[in-house]
Amino acid sequence: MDENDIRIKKLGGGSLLIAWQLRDKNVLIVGGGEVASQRIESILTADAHITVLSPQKGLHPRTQRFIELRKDRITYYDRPYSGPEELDSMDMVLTALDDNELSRSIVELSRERRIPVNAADIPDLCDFYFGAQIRDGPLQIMISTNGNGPRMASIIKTRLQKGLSGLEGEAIIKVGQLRNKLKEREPGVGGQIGRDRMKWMSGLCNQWEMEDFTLLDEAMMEKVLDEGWEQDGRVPKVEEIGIRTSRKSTSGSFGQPSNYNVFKRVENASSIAIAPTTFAFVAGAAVASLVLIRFLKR
Ligand SMILES: C[C@@]1(CC(=O)O)c2cc3[nH]c(cc4nc(cc5[nH]c(cc(n2)[C@H]1CCC(=O)O)[C@@](C)(CC(=O)O)[C@@H]5CCC(=O)O)C(CC(=O)O)=C4CCC(=O)O)c(CCC(=O)O)c3CC(=O)O
Ligand SMILES: NC(=O)C1=CN([C@@H]2O[C@H](COP(=O)(O)OP(=O)(O)OC[C@H]3O[C@@H](n4cnc5c(N)ncnc54)[C@H](O)[C@@H]3O)[C@@H](O)[C@H]2O)C=CC1
Repeated sequence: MDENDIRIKKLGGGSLLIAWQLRDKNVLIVGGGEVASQRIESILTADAHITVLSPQKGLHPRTQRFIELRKDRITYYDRPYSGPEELDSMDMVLTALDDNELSRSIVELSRERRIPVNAADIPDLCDFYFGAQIRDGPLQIMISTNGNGPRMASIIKTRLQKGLSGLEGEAIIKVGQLRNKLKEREPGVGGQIGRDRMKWMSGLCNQWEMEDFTLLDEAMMEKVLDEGWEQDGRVPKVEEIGIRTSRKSTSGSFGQPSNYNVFKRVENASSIAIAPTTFAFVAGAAVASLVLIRFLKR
């Protein structure tokens, strides 16, 4: 048994980290306090429709503000939760209540209906947890301690934020546009064409700096494809594209020979090593996790 076999044998004890697509789905939030206001913000970010149930007097000012400003997405009822019919047509249920018994009963009813549910006050009964979030455009980083220490998640978030340049979101947007252009030029799903596109995109992402991507405009993107993809999949240098970066060093693509060819370079590389990098960009989002019990990084 090698090291990887041992790792596989030990897999478990964490939770699934996914970027859940909630666009236009219906989410019920029972409660309107501070925690509910945080839930509303997270769910609005995901473009879902939200129903909030809470007597007016229990609304946190932030919840109040969300309800006023986002009538397009939030339906608010100034009344207590009335019973199981509130769950009809819901795709997700969240409770943020100061009433543990009610929270528990809503969880049970949701589970009977197979609706994913989170109760802010009963971790053991949650189908999923919220986490601390770092967002920059399509970049989404969630820090989860898997229920062990929410405040620790918040502290680690602050540390990670300091390690980011602030260019990542813009760079990922540009990479997404370039990938779309590549797919327009070279359509087709899967097979050799898919593998070639992935190799080329991975090579480009590996060799260019974040800043280089942020400086790409439409014409430059076409040039990257002309001078790179169309030339046996080489990775063009940033100077060839006319990008003027602020960096002085000869790092990144400056260090590569001009005929550097990604297809050749990765021919012998393990596809397992390439796929995760690629998929992070396929999604247009990066989700990093810190499950403190067992993993520091996946
Ligand atoms: C299980 C989970 C369920 C869920 O809500 O999904 C849950 C449960 C509970 N939290 C409680 C307390 C606190 N929660 C926070 C803060 C956050 N809590 C968040 C998530 C989660 N909280 C899920 C697990 C996530 C994980 O483990 O990683 C964050 C990350 C995201 C978010 O809420 O959106 C957000 C930080 C966001 C940010 O800063 O970016 C703070 C600190 C603060 O407010 O600054 C405190 C006080 C200090 C402390 O306890 O650490 C209590 C009451 C405990 C008690 O009564 O003693 C319970 C219930 C219990 O544990 O029984
Ligand atoms: N997951 C997390 O991040 C955290 C979770 N918590 C837990 O989350 C829960 C909520 O916390 P807060 O928002 O600070 O509490 P809060 O007391 O500010 O809010 C409670 C809300 O529930 C509403 N409510 C009460 N009975 C209701 C009913 N029958 N129907 C509809 N709405 C009803 C109230 O109007 C109020 O809006 C608490 O149980 C707390 O233990 C607390 C801190 C962090």
